Amino acid sequence: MIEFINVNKTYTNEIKALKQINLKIEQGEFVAVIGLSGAGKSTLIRCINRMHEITSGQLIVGGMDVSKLRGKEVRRFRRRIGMIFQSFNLVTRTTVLKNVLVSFVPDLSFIRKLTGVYIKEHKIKALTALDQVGILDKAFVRVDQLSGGQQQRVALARTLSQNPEIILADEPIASLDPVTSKIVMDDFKRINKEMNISVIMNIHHVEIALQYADRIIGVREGAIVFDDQTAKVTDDILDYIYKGQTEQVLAEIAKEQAYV
Ligand SMILES: Nc1ncnc2c1ncn2[C@@H]1O[C@H](COP(=O)(O)OP(=O)(O)OP(=O)(O)O)[C@@H](O)[C@H]1O
Repeated sequence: MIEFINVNKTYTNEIKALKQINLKIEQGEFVAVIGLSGAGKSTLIRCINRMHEITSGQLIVGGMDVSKLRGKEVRRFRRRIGMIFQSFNLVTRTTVLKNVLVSFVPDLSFIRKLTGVYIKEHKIKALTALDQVGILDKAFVRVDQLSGGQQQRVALARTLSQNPEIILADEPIASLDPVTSKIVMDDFKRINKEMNISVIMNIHHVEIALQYADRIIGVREGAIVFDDQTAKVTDDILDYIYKGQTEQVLAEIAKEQAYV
């Protein structure tokens, strides 16, 4: 379980990105975090694996107080939590398999790290993960020869090879076309349901969030303004979560015009 207790996050520039967040996410939930740009969605997600440090409050993941972890404990903890980014974060000039195997580097002996020779068990785990996302046949293909959707599946396989309990996904389909987005979202859903891995996703496509997630968390100006089952989301609720969007767009247009 993930639990936020009165969590606040203020960046060094004084921006209060999270304000008094209280939240519980049970193992196996599929949660979409929605809201305007700058609302605090990424910050919320990235605090869970300590990519960002919280300023106050408590964040408990799997019974552990995340802020109290030190050094090796943080690294061990992070390996239980997969992270998927919009930009895939792959080494494109090498093969799919090597990109997945990279996740085992911390487990290798010094010599194996130097020589890049992985043990059989790691290779089996990597190939199994590629099979789980349907791209086993691409194992020896260079990543730069794959489509965006296939590359995101490689990133997903790399995460899966670590047997994570939780996958945090920060805008995973933002750079994909609608058809490919659907394939990747279907992967997330399948992994979530079949492997009981919690998925917490920051997503701009509201209609896709409503289609795939079991639960929607609406964030506005650093606060949670909606948190319930997806079926409870109405147009009025969406208006409320995205309140101020028109003003924001107008302000951006005015700012751009000022430069012209
Ligand atoms: N590293 C940082 N340093 C300072 N301020 C930051 C940093 N990261 C985010 N912020 C600010 O914190 C607030 C929340 O940002 P965050 O990226 O969490 O929003 P978001 O809802 O994910 O936005 P988007 O959808 O555009 O990615 C914004 O005002 C942003 O400018």
